[in-house]
Amino acid sequence: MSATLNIAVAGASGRMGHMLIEAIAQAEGVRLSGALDRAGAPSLGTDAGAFTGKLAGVAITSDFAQGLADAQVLIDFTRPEGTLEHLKYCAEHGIKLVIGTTGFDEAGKAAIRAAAEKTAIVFAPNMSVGVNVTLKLLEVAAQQLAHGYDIEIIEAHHRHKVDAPSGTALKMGEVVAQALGRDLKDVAVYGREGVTGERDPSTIGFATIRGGDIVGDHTVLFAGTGERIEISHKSSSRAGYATGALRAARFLADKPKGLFDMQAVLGL
Ligand SMILES: NC(=O)C1=CN([C@@H]2O[C@H](COP(=O)(O)OP(=O)(O)OC[C@H]3O[C@@H](n4cnc5c(N)ncnc54)[C@H](OP(=O)(O)O)[C@@H]3O)[C@@H](O)[C@H]2O)C=CC1
Ligand SMILES: O=C(O)C1=N[C@H](C(=O)O)C[C@H](O)C1
Repeated sequence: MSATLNIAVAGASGRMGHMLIEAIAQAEGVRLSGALDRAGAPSLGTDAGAFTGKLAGVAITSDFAQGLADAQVLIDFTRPEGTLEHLKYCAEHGIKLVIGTTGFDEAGKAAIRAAAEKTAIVFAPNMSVGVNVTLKLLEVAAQQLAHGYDIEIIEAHHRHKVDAPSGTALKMGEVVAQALGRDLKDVAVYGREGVTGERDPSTIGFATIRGGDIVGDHTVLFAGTGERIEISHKSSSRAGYATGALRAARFLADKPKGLFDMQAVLGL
């Protein structure tokens, strides 16, 4: 029988933090060993499982030494500035990381790559199986629709989301651009206003919708002459992200170091 994997959760009182704590409580072979939240958060000192009505026996803390004392893996869905602090501590202490946080700048991504030389990390803007299969479909579609089709990426999320476009939309843009032999940095158009001129066929456009409790919708539109192809993924629950994050944590168990994405975790 394999040993239990000790997992700590950062952002323990956030939307994803709650999903993860529930998923860990229900999963075999894993246990919640610690729960972190930012300094000053109202949840500090409370039991991480209290919101479920069943105590987890783990108090939420902002003290890394306490929250990560027994952790083999930290699952982090917070904000880039929080993740980068956790990353430093985990790399120094040999704790593996599953990073779901989005909105990193280039320096943040470089820090994650550097930390992966010391510890094992899964870093992915979307942990759901469906989105990662969609990325594969997009690769094929972009190769086959390389000429004569204008590509636009439309995403919609809840009113609380702070970064735009979503990490998933950006990843979809990267996958499509790569399949077309383009660099997303050169061809991305983030919103349009005023007299924009005609559309440049080499561009990939992004449109962002924010409202209500939309969990996460992504569509890549290939608009040709006389036809349109739309490849869409819609999340109606955050459970799939949490299940994916647990798969990623288990995947890391025997990896001493290195940077992995969800394609690697899922064997896609
Ligand atoms: N990869 C994936 O599959 C998915 C990724 N995400 C991404 O995960 C992140 C979190 O999303 P969500 O759970 O909805 O967000 P929430 O705002 O609900 O939760 C974020 C949590 O992180 C805490 N936090 C905020 N700032 C810091 C900091 N500087 N240091 C430590 N902790 C901090 C928050 O505390 P407080 O509330 O007190 O500020 C809160 O507990 C986002 O970047 C989102 O895009 C989301 C879903 C799926
Ligand atoms: O903030 C969210 O909610 C989500 N964020 C991720 C992203 O930015 O792509 C993943 C998912 O879409 C939900």
